Amino acid sequence: MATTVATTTEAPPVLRLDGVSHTYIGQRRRTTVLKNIDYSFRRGTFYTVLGPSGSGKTTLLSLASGLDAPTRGTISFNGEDLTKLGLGRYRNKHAATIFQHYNLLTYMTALQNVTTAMEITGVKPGSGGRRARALELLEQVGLDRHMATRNVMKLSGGQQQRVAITRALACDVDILFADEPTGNLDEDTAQGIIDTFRELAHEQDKCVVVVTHSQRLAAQSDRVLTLRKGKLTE
Ligand SMILES: Nc1ncnc2c1ncn2[C@@H]1O[C@H](COP(=O)(O)OP(=O)(O)OP(=O)(O)O)[C@@H](O)[C@H]1O
Repeated sequence: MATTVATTTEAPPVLRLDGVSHTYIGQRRRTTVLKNIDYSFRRGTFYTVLGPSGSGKTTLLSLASGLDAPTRGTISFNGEDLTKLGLGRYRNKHAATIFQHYNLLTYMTALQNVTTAMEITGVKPGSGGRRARALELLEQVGLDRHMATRNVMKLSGGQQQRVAITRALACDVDILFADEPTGNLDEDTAQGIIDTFRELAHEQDKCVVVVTHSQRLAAQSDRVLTLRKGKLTE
């Protein structure tokens, strides 16, 4: 009887790092934080990046999210070098980053934060309009119309975090980056955020990359990467 060998063909990477090194050049010394990193990130996958304090996790996130360019090596999105695609275009259309302090516009409501991001990044209004779409997305992360129309400063830390996630989702990006997204949140709220990341990866086929110190968060991701001494290992 013939034996059938199952073969899985992995999708091409959505984001690829090739020989990426990064050195900070100060007045008195140079600090090489990342050393010749090669790695492929794929859609439908939730990644966490662990590593000791100062190991370069935030640096890696800034490069992968297009906030800065590596001093050596190439980062490509769907096979195209980010510097050719344009870092601004990449950040606007394809990648969103949730920072530790959310970077919300504090004088606006949750809803306005989301619709403003949609306008800035050129999201088409669609049949129901941007406002309706934003309300729908806020509802999906557990923020009802009442919360959506409150000033963001009147929301709790976890609720603000959800606004920041919604803002990233509203722009329908391919890759979502987050820097320590569950720090300072209570366990239930943190779990809600982790569940949202898992759904985004598994149900919406996004690539989610989260930098964290939390073992609990890492244990629920699909792939745990560790950054140590400039090297990224799995
Ligand atoms: N703009 C900069 N100029 C010079 N050195 C920098 C700069 N940003 C970071 N560094 C240095 O690079 C190293 C890595 O910093 P990074 O913030 O990427 O680490 P991290 O792993 O995110 O740390 P933590 O877990 O504490 O947030 C540190 O030694 C830091 O001092």
